[in-house]
Amino acid sequence: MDSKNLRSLMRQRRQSLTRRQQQTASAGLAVQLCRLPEFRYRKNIAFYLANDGEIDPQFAMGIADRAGKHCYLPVLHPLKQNRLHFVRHTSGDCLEANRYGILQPPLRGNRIASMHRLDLILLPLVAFDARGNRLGMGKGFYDRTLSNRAAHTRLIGLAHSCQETDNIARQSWDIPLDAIVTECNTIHIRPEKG
Ligand SMILES: Nc1nc2c(c(=O)[nH]1)N(C=O)[C@@H](CNc1ccc(C(=O)N[C@@H](CCC(=O)O)C(=O)O)cc1)CN2
Ligand SMILES: Nc1ncnc2c1ncn2[C@@H]1O[C@H](COP(=O)(O)OP(=O)(O)OP(=O)(O)O)[C@@H](O)[C@H]1O
Repeated sequence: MDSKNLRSLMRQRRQSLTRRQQQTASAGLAVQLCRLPEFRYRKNIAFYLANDGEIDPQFAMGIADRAGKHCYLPVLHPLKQNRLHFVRHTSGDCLEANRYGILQPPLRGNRIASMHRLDLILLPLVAFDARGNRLGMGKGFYDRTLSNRAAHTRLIGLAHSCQETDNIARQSWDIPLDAIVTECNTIHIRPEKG
């Protein structure tokens, strides 16, 4: 299946999950994340606000917020095409819809994190395979933005387990993930040689 068809199939799958399935998945995801040292011991963490049936990291974000961690959300870059800023967000802060209808914090210079500040970035996946290859929304926002990541920044993809597929072709611009976490397990990805 080509990536366009796979993306559309997996988006349909996640969109058709019930509210109850989504809530259970969000709680399961928080349990999985809380077991990971990368989540427990890192302070500056980028999340996202679930959209389009994505697995919802809201429980995990609440836990991080209450633990005194700094949480960030993606905001579309106003000038550079298909790039993101990560902006500090605390519960109750105002949000506004971007051009895709996804809520994001307003851009205020002093809330924008420079890439080296981020210790962990949690990114939403549309599809993934067991080797850690991923498919996103298809505009390359994360790939472009993460090409400037700092060496210490860990990258963890989040998805429902039903978004796993056999084999996703790796593209030259794909940024390798350190792990993929679903509502029921964590896949640690070992870098491939060569
Ligand atoms: N929750 C969440 N926030 C996120 C992302 C994401 O994947 N999930 N992004 C990760 O990149 C960025 C937004 N990226 C997007 C990329 C493509 C489409 C998209 O294709 N949307 C429409 C069609 C296009 C349109 O309306 O103009 C669609 O739903 O088919 C939406 C968002 C930033 N924020
Ligand atoms: N670092 C980059 N520099 C320039 N173009 C890029 C870069 N990364 C990705 N692209 C372009 O972005 C487009 C979308 O890439 P791709 O289909 O891999 O997106 P995706 O991984 O599904 O989305 P995302 O990264 O937002 O999750 C491709 O046409 C690709 O050429």
